Amino acid sequence: MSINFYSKFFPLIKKGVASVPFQLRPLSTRTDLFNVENKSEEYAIFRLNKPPVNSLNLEYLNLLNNQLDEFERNPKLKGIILTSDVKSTFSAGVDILEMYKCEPKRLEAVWRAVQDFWIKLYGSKKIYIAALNGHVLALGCAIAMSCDYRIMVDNDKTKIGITAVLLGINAPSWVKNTMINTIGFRETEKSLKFAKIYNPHQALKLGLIDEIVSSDKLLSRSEEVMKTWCKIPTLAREMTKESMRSETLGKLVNNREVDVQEFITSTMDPHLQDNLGKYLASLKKK
Ligand SMILES: CCCCCCCCC/C=C/C(=O)SCCNC(=O)CCNC(=O)[C@H](O)C(C)(C)COP(=O)(O)OP(=O)(O)OC[C@H]1O[C@@H](n2cnc3c(N)ncnc32)[C@H](O)[C@@H]1OP(=O)(O)O
Repeated sequence: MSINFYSKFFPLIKKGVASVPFQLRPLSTRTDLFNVENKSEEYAIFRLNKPPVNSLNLEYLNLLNNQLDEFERNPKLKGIILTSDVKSTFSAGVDILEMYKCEPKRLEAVWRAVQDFWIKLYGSKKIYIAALNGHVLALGCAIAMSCDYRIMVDNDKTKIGITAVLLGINAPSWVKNTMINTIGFRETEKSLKFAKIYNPHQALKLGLIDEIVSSDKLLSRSEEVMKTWCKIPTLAREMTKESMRSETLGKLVNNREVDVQEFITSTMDPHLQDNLGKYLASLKKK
């Protein structure tokens, strides 16, 4: 079995990006959109910081993808705690403004960056712990589910889930598969079909998250878990992760173009655009 899990897929990621037939907007030079704190040689805390809700637009996805690459280039680094500095939100998913009244080429680049992000995160051999300080919605939920472990704040107002179907979106198969691998087929079917949103205690019961802690203990508990897992023999842990995830990962890696086309076609649909417009207006009205 190949132990070079990440690099096995990396050339494909590069190929995908390089094949975008137009110039992406230049990367943002802002460095305050996230923060990386190296707690030791073995693990780091990676904090998203794009108020108000850490929504993921193309430039931000590109920045985050670069940072995931940076982590992979560090052989001593065993794990990353992924969290957010934005009060009460981990991530609200893709920036809806990227999907509404969008230009197809930009939309294509956004979706390729989303695919890259998921492939890099889900396919990483490193330990990722999601420290969920606030709302975890749509792609934000897919990101959390792609980590190895999820710890969430004990706050009944905090929401986690995917409500794509309310907007007329059929969640992509890799999102479905990630959820199936987390909570099982039947619960995934109910969750996606009926646009279920859970509070932390409901999510814990379902297995969508692994632990609930008070907000003041979120990081200390995440570090405690990380330190325990850093002691597990690295090679065996990595090989186990690879063997558990490679089949799901391969389904997107070998099917990226179809996934891109499906996303573009469904997002450009006039009915979906209409829904997105109403949804955006309802968010702004609050
Ligand atoms: C459904 C498809 C699944 C698709 C699932 C399939 C997965 C793969 C494809 C992924 C697609 C996506 O992720 S699509 C993204 C779907 N995301 C969502 O539906 C989440 C929508 N957001 C929320 O529910 C809420 O904002 C929430 C996160 C709980 C925070 O609530 P709060 O009351 O704290 O804050 P709000 O007042 O609502 O929001 C603050 C501002 O942020 C803006 N804002 C909020 N979310 C935003 C977003 N995703 N993109 C852009 N802008 C957003 C609001 O318009 C406000 O703008 P101003 O009024 O101007 O300040």
